[in-house]
Amino acid sequence: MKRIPMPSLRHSRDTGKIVKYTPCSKQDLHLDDDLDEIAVVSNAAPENVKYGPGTLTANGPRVVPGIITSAGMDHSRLVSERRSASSTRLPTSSPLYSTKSSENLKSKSASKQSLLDAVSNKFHGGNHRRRSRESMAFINKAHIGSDLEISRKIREQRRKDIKREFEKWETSTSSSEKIGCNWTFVFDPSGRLSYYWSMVVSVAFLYNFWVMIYRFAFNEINANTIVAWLTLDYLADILYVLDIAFHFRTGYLEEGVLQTDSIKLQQHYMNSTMFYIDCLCLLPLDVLYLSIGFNSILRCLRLVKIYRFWAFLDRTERHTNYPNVFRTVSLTHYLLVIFHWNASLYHIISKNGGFGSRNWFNPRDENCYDVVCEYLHSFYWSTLALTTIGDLPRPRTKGEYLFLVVELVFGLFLFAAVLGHVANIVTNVSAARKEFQARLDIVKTYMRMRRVPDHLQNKVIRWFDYLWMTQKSSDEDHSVGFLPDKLKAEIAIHVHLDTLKRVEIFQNTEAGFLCELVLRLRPVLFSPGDYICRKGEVGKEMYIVSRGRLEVVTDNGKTVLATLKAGSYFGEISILNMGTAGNRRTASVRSVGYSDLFCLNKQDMWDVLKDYPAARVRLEAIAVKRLEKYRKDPLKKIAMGRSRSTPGLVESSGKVPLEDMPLYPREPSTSASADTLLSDYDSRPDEGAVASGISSRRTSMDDIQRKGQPLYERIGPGLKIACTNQAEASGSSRPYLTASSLDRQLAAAAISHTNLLSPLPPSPYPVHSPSPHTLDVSPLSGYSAMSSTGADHALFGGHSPHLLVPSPIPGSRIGSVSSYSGRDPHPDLLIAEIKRLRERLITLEAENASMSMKLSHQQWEVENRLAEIELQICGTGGEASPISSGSTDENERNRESII
Ligand SMILES: Nc1ncnc2c1ncn2[C@@H]1O[C@@H]2COP(=O)(O)O[C@H]2[C@H]1O
Repeated sequence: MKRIPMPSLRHSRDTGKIVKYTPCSKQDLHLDDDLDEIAVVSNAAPENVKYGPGTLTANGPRVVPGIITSAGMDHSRLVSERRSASSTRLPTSSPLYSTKSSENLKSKSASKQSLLDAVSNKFHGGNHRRRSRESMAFINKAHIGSDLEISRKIREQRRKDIKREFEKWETSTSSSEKIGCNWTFVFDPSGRLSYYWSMVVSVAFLYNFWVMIYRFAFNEINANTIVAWLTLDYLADILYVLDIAFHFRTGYLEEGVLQTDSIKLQQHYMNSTMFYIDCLCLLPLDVLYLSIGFNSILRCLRLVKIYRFWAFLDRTERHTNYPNVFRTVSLTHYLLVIFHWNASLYHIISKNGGFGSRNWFNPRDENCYDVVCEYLHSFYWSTLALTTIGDLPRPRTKGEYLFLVVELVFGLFLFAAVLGHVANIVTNVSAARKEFQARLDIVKTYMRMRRVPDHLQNKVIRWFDYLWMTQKSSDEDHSVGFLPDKLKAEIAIHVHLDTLKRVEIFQNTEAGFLCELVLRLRPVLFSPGDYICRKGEVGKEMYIVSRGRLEVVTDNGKTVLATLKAGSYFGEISILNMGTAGNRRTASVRSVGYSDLFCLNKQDMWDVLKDYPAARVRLEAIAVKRLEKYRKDPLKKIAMGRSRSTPGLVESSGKVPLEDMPLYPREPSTSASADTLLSDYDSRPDEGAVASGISSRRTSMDDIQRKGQPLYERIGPGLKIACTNQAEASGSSRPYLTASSLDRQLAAAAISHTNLLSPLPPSPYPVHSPSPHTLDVSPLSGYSAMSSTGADHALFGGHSPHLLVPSPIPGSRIGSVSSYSGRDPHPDLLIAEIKRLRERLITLEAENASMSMKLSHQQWEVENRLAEIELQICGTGGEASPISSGSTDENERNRESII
């Protein structure tokens, strides 16, 4: 026996119609091969169950009443068979095991094999036959040898299967669906079909709304018009009836889910007020035509259907792209209807003798006697009265006065309402313009008050002009601010995703990553000549060009290094801390004309990258490549120059003041000569290890290690703990020493330098390894510079080896060294100082090498870890990275590259 499938359910989004199909017959059921049998026991009480005659066949009764079989098959035999074989007694009160059926079954047990064969042939196909045969063989065995015990386990398993399939059957077929062939439609109340249908019903309502009163007042049904009017009337009534049918098949939301069960739909509609209103609308009062003759007012109940018309208007207003046009049309229509009804009322009164003086009510031209003329006259009078324009015939009787006063008061309110509506519509039409103008005025007033130069004021006004011309909102976030996040996300994806996809770095990245980014993009508009970023600034955003042209320029702003167009991006180097200058801009970028850019905040970028480590690796790789590309062009020299000329590249946060830094100086413990070491460094290409990416850095470190450079513990807070631990581990109790002033400052410089390499605490991510010439930093005012000597020059390969140290401490050697330059000091002193300095430098460089090795080791570990994580991500489908802890990310964000 096979599983009965769930009825297929299709929801047509376009039309709002849900089509539900229930198979026409049991034979139509798409049967599944998983199940051996389904025996569904009726819930009916035994006394209510009729045990009909059943159709006896050669193989026994075909139908055992009281048992519903999934496909009209009789499986009770199987159950009965099991029952007989089972030691468990089933309650005999159950209709399933009624004596009669049991006897029948028992008597026909010999024919079980053929019956099961038939069932099997009919319903089971292919590989399922095997199972059925096993099942039959099993039953046969059980039957042939009554002593043969059926394994309890198997029986239980089968019982469970039956129960499970029974439950599936129960859930998959509602009572209505079991009846048979059902092609049913369920209309989605928010779908388009529903809308169109409400439009049709509204037309029927409007027909009644306009025609009924007109007929009653001016031109009642007569022999000439009877066919036309009755046809139209009953056509409208048919539409009303169909509307009731439509409501029976209109879904509704139950706990937020569209309910499609037909019985529930019926119940829902019939329990609603709408049902009664719809029935009331169709109350056939027109049968009274037969007794009182044609009187259209008998159809007045049809007007109750106005609720459908209002619903239609509401929905149209919500959905239309021209709400103000719609509102105007709607208002005009209401006005005309009111005039129409008022005209009809006026005519009815005048027709029936008015309030005593016919002339006041009907002072029309004598030539105007046909119905149309009468109608127009009344409509004119009605318009005059309701718009309070006046010029009405003067009333003479009390009734006329009263009537006119009521008319005028009503007209006054109507007029006020109309004015209010019109004002609203006009306000809405110009709301955007007004808001824009208000903002501009505020800015203008501010600029005037603050005496902003004229050219800047002009620039601002031109910026507003552009904004208005391009129909852009200056505050797009605000426009959709009140929407729920999910909707905002969808809008953002729709608006920005295309732009994002065009950007090389975001191509082939995970969709989730893009979606996250898209939500954080902020549109910004720049005017001609605006600098979006300037070289040397701390990079806090990256930009994607949506429209416009920008130029990447050098410091002086004259040399154009590259031109960026729509789809280009820039500013990524510094926010990824990839540049030679760490988080500093490597170039300036200027807008040529007006440029629409999307701005992506550094913090946001890192927040997203935290969850997408694979994307991060990719992004960094691209950035490194791009950086290398830049470096091949003229920017290379400029960027390098800038990195030398920009001290203070390192953010000082987290760093220990130089004076407070404990020193742990050590002597070189290796025989390798410092000169060899330095000349080694010197021979390295200038920019090779500085900024050409991780690989070149790693090479430089490898070189150092290969050459057996002396390794020292790092002095400084970065690895202070590591040093301490090491000292403790080796049993060393050597305390931190306080260095002499020069030592301290030199060491501090080294610390400062090494801090660049790895912010605290050590990051689990790959960090940039140091390069010897990164000590090459220009002096600035307020800093002492140690002049280079010939020897130093040799050491630093021609570059001026300035060490960046703090302002001279009174009495310190640095101060004295500086002062030598102006006072021609004693050569011996100078030589001694130089010697000392060189020694110090050698020590520092050696320590630097040590640090490099440690960093290299860390980098290796981190890469390993990253690889593991990527593997995990592949395995788990992109679960959040476990390494993404807040502090680590912060460190990563603030990580500096080597200077
Ligand atoms: N030569 C170049 N060609 C194109 N773009 C560049 C060039 N140099 C720098 N940039 C971009 O200009 C940006 C300036 O800020 P960033 O250093 O953060 O990132 C830089 C790069 O994105």
